[in-house]
Amino acid sequence: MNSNSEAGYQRVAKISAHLNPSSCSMEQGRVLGRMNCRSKGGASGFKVAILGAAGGIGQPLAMLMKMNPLVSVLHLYDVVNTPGVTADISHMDTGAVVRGFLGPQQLENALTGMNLVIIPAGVPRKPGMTRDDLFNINAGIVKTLCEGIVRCCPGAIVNLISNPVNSTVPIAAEVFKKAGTFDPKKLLGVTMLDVVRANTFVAEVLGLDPREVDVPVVGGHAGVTILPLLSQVKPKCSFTPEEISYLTARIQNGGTEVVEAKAGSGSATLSMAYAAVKFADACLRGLRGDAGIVECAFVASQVPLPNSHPVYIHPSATRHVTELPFFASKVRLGRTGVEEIYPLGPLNEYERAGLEKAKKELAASIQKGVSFIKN
Ligand SMILES: NC(=O)C1=CN([C@@H]2O[C@H](COP(=O)(O)OP(=O)(O)OC[C@H]3O[C@@H](n4cnc5c(N)ncnc54)[C@H](O)[C@@H]3O)[C@@H](O)[C@H]2O)C=CC1
Ligand SMILES: O=C([O-])CC(=O)C(=O)O
Repeated sequence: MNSNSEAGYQRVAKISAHLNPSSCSMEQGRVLGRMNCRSKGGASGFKVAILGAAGGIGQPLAMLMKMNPLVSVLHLYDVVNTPGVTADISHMDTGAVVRGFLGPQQLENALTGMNLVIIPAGVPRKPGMTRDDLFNINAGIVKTLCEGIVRCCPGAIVNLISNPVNSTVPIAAEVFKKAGTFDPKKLLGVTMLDVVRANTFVAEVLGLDPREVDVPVVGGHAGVTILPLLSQVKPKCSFTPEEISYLTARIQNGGTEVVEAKAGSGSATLSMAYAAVKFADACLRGLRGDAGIVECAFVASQVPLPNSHPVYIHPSATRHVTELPFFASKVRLGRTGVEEIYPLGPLNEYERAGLEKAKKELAASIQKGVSFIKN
């Protein structure tokens, strides 16, 4: 970036913080319009929208994305409270220009031109509920937001956080298919929190720094569909049968552990925002063209793909991955999104039994999402 564009960019960022596009005068609107034009060319980086930005996950996620140097423009959309959250976040002296959007009439402006859309919109669990109990409310929210994506940024990468992920991702896919814009490389259910938890809990047992630990977690994002592959932990290690059942249960019930501790005030928000940013950053580094970006995500695992290049599936992956239309596994992220789906690798007997249970529940959750749009 040259110094002129840097100066222009700082002016834009400064004045943007004072102007709310939804409530400014015509003159202010003209100034803001001019600034928005300049800001597009002012900073190099990606344009990211967060839908549900005023929520428990949305707010810390917005803060952390404002700190991400790969982000040049950050759009914060919600049906409540975005003016306040936007004013607050926009005072942070980092590069991204922040703009707030409130209510359905501003959804299209929030989405237009975005490279990455992160969706943590929807209701969270209370103690005693399953993630599937959120379906009735969150399915409709995800459908509406995805219809906006179809109209305004059909080529964007979508990171879907709203639960139940095992059903909301198929819902999003059906909305995109119906509109003829579905690109399976670009739709990713966020299961990163399962990996983050698995790394933490395994590190505790092994007495290691969690940053040194890498646990693949495959399947889906609810109960038994969360399948940690403890036989493939890096660094290479072994566990007793007791450790395996303790770790598997704790990783599968990590969400419930937080829901119960919060005792009715919601589910994981801070660790989720951390995980979402870790995942979004990986997607952006992939878009930038960085090599070797591999993370776990819940993605469409079948070819062929009309109007797009097929996802490359390693031959030995097909046996495990493509039996279900969606599955969480390790994927390589690149300029076009998911560029490779990795095989599950060798599973031990315990993991094979877990996989069978996971597949049964996953098949029903996926079908429920598909039927919501088709019927
Ligand atoms: N994938 C994962 O690993 C995780 C997923 N979640 C899920 O994330 C979702 C959000 O959780 P929280 O942030 O704790 O909930 P929250 O209730 O604190 O925030 C949700 C936000 O979504 C907004 N919202 C509702 N309808 C909307 C619409 N039509 N358009 C835009 N925004 C809308 C609300 O106004 C609210 O600000 C829940 O479904 C939760 O289950 C939570 C933790 C982990
Ligand atoms: O448990 C929940 O409802 C929220 C969630 O998905 C998680 O924390 O993994």
